[in-house]
Amino acid sequence: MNADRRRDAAAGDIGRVEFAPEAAATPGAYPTVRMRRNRRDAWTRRLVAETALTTDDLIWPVFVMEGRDAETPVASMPGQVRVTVDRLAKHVEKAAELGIPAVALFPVTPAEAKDAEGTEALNPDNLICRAARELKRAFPEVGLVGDVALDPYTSHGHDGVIRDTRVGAYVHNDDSVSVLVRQAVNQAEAGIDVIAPSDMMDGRVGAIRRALDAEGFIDTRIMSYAAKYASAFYGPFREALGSAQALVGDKKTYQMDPANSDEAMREVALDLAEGADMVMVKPGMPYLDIVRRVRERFDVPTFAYQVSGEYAMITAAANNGWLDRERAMMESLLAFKRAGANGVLSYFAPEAARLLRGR
Ligand SMILES: NCC(=O)CCC(=O)O
Ligand SMILES: [Mg+2]
Repeated sequence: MNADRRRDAAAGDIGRVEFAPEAAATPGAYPTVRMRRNRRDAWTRRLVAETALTTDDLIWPVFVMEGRDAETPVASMPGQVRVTVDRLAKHVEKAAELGIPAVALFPVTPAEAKDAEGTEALNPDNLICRAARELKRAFPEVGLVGDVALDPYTSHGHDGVIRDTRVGAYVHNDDSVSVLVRQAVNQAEAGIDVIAPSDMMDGRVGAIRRALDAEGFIDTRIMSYAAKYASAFYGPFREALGSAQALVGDKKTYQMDPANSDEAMREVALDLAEGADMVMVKPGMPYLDIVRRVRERFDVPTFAYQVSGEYAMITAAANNGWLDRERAMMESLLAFKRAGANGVLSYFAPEAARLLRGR
């Protein structure tokens, strides 16, 4: 083969070249290798896709509030609402019909029911317990995730109880764990299937596991918020729950520093050793590197929480006409799967499930 023909072959003029041993002998290089070949048609793109998002990957967080036959919009999360317990079944019906495996319940506790100790968390008739009983009755096949932390119930908005110590007022680890354990058992008794401690106290997973087992709840799962960061992206959630006004100070003495990644590996290792069945990274999109590391290191069911601020960002941009809502939503959810997550808690869950069903 002369130089001209080689040049033509390199330019892709295959009509004039029967065999180009030089090109074939250049492994892994252009023009033999053309990455665009597999992208050329929808059917090959489908064949070579490495990950997929399905409805089975979704958990939908839902806000419940006191009252009767009412629903109020969450201003900073357009499209999300708080619903009264009597409307909850209707609210969750579409998610159940779409086959979303589980919902996560969050209570809007009235200010008058809050106190410094988060006592309402232990009330067997609190919002979460009533919501759990109602949903178990209406949709026994839908998994119920119960958040365990005191922030929806405390007047100061912290996830645990505050004690005066020699270094000043502080969210006290072990006293908080004692309350969280009782909160977890209270939820399990009401029918919550998955206890999800989101408080970031040390040792709470083991303490909760022992308490659940002692009460006979041996199959109640624990999905620990193992690597939960002190993040600005929770802002809209606190508005939804009314805990934003309540919060005194910040949560940096128990939630993780966004600068840290190795520390997340230790947090996950500890929660697994204490008996967590599933672990979670939170927030989601800014922390996909953590999801990937957890997945690769531990090979355990790993979840991510696409938090309220992430929902708000995409929704606000879409409402301004700056982003295509559906495409940004689906791409963001798929990214969790690509990063290694088994599933995602997302306010987009029913919307995404509806789109997936249409495919
Ligand atoms: N423990 C649950 C949350 O804090 C949710 C945060 C969010 O969606 O911003
Ligand atoms: Mg921990």
